[in-house]
Amino acid sequence: MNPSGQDTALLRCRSIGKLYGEAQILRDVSLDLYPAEIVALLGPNGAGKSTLLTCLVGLILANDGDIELFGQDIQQLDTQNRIQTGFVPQEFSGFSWMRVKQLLKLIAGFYPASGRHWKKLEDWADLDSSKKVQELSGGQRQRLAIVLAMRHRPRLLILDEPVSQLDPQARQDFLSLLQEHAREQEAAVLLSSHIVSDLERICSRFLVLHHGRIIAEWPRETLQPGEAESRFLAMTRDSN
Ligand SMILES: Nc1ncnc2c1ncn2[C@@H]1O[C@H](COP(=O)(O)OP(=O)(O)OP(=O)(O)O)[C@@H](O)[C@H]1O
Repeated sequence: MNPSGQDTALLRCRSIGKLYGEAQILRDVSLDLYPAEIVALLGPNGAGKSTLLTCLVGLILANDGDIELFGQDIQQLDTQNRIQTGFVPQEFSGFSWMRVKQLLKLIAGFYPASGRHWKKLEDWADLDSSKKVQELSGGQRQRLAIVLAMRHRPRLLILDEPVSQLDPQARQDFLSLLQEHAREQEAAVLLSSHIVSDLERICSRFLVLHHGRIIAEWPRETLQPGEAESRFLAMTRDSN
C-alpha cells in the first residue's frame, strides 16, 4: 500500500523482535510507512504498542530485525534525518523544573535556525509559556509533548496515545492539524490510540498488534463506518 504513489518508504522495519528479560514482547513485526499516510496502530493493553513505537524511533533497541528511517539504518541515522523525525511518548516526563518557554527554546536549538515553527500548532496548544512544566495539568503536558514533537514539522511522526488526556474539542482540533500536517508535509504518521472512532476519522490503514504480533492490516477503503472497532473487538476477544 502506497497512497502517495511514491516507492520510497520513510520507515521500513523487518522482523522486529524485542525481549524484556525472558519475556518476548514483540515477534516478527514488519511494516512500512509511506509519505502522506496516517496509519493506526490498534492493540489491547499490553499488546506491545509502546514497545514497538519506542523501538521505531530508536529510544530502545530491538533484539532482532532491521529498522530503516529515510533509507538509513536507525543506528547509523545522520542528524539531517534524525531531525526529520518526531515522537510523542505515551507519558511526557522530565524537565519539570523548567519553564515552558525555556524548554521550547532548548529543543528549538536542536533544529536549524531556519527551521519553521508551526505557529498554528502553538496556537492550538494555548500554553502559558511562563509556567513551569511541573505546574501544567496532564492535558497541558500532553499538548506540550505534541508541540515539541511536531513544531518543526517532521516528515516522520510517531505518536503513542497522543490524545488520551485531551478534552474533546482539543482532540478534534488536533486530529485536523495532524491530517493537515500529513498532507502538507507529505509526512508519514503512525499513531496508537484506544479511541478507535478518532482513528477511523483520519487513518488510511489499520494495523492490529496482539501479543506482540501484527495479526491484521486493513485499508480504510475495505471498512464500513464503525467496522474497524467491531472487527478489532471481535478479533482480540477471539484470540485471547
Ligand atoms: N521496561 C519494561 N520492562 C519489562 N517489561 C516491560 C517494560 N515495558 C513494557 N513491558 C511489558 O511489555 C508488554 C507490552 O507493554 P507495552 O507498554 O508495549 O504495551 P501497550 O500495547 O503499549 O499497552 P497499553 O495499551 O496499556 O499502553 C507488557 O506486558 C509490559 O508489562
